[in-house]
Amino acid sequence: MSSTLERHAVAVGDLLVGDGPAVVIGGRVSLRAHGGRADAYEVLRDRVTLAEPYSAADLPAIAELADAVVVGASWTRDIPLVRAAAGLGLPVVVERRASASVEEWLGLADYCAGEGDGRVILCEGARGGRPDLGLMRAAQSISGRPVLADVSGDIELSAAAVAAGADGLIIDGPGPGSAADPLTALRVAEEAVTVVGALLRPEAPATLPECRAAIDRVDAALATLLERRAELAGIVQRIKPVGGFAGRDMGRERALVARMALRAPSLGEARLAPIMNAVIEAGLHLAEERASQ
Ligand SMILES: C=C(O[C@@H]1C=C(C(=O)O)C=C[C@H]1O)C(=O)O
Repeated sequence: MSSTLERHAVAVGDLLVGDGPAVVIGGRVSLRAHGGRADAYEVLRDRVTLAEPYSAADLPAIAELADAVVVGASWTRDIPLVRAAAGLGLPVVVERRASASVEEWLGLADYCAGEGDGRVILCEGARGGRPDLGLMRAAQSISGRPVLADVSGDIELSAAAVAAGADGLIIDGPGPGSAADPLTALRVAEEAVTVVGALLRPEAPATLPECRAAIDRVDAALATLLERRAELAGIVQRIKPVGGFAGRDMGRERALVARMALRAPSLGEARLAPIMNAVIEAGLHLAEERASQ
């Protein structure tokens, strides 16, 4: 079994899976949907990110036109096809068979790594099922391999999946439990990667573009929180006997800055105070503006 300490990030086309932000992959193409009756070159035609073969006959087209090959949940026991797919020279995405244990899943991943060049990604929740996020997390920490959560079956699990450490989300079109159309689903997944990722995903960007992209995600999360804070502060102004600037409570403001400084020790109270003053005043201005309308 792979090392518990080493993290193996894997590049899939332009996406780096397992390092940096979680990625969103908009669908995997399955040649199984055509039951071996379609020409794989015809089906793939345009380059695709993930492709799942129906048989070994599909593999040359996948090698040419896909960024990664999928060892699908429904045929993980078809060892000749698994071996051929793993040996293609592409990164291999190993889905968990519905009832497979973590050990069985990781065993198959190690087998694929050995048959190929070691670039293996795990995928949980495939085929419209609901991902078991605890299992996904265990597999990730035991193996050090990147993990994808297929949230097609319930797009609302996107945020939970990112929070549980998913290195990427797969959206495979609307699933049985999901009312979301593909574009909405993509937006929900991107939102989870941005906002939840900014709060909970550890990152150590090294280049200017990576740092700026990471800052953009933090700013997106900040803006979301600022908007929510302004709404709450607005409710307070309507509830208090005297609202707006006239009802300002400086003791409460100092106390909240002190509490925040415990979470932001590098900034500290002195730097946080003017920031929060601006935030609070923006909220009060908004509340007064709304009250006057
Ligand atoms: C929201 C309130 O009203 C004002 C705005 C505050 C804020 O935005 O946090 C804090 C204290 C008050 O000056 C409040 O009294 O809690």
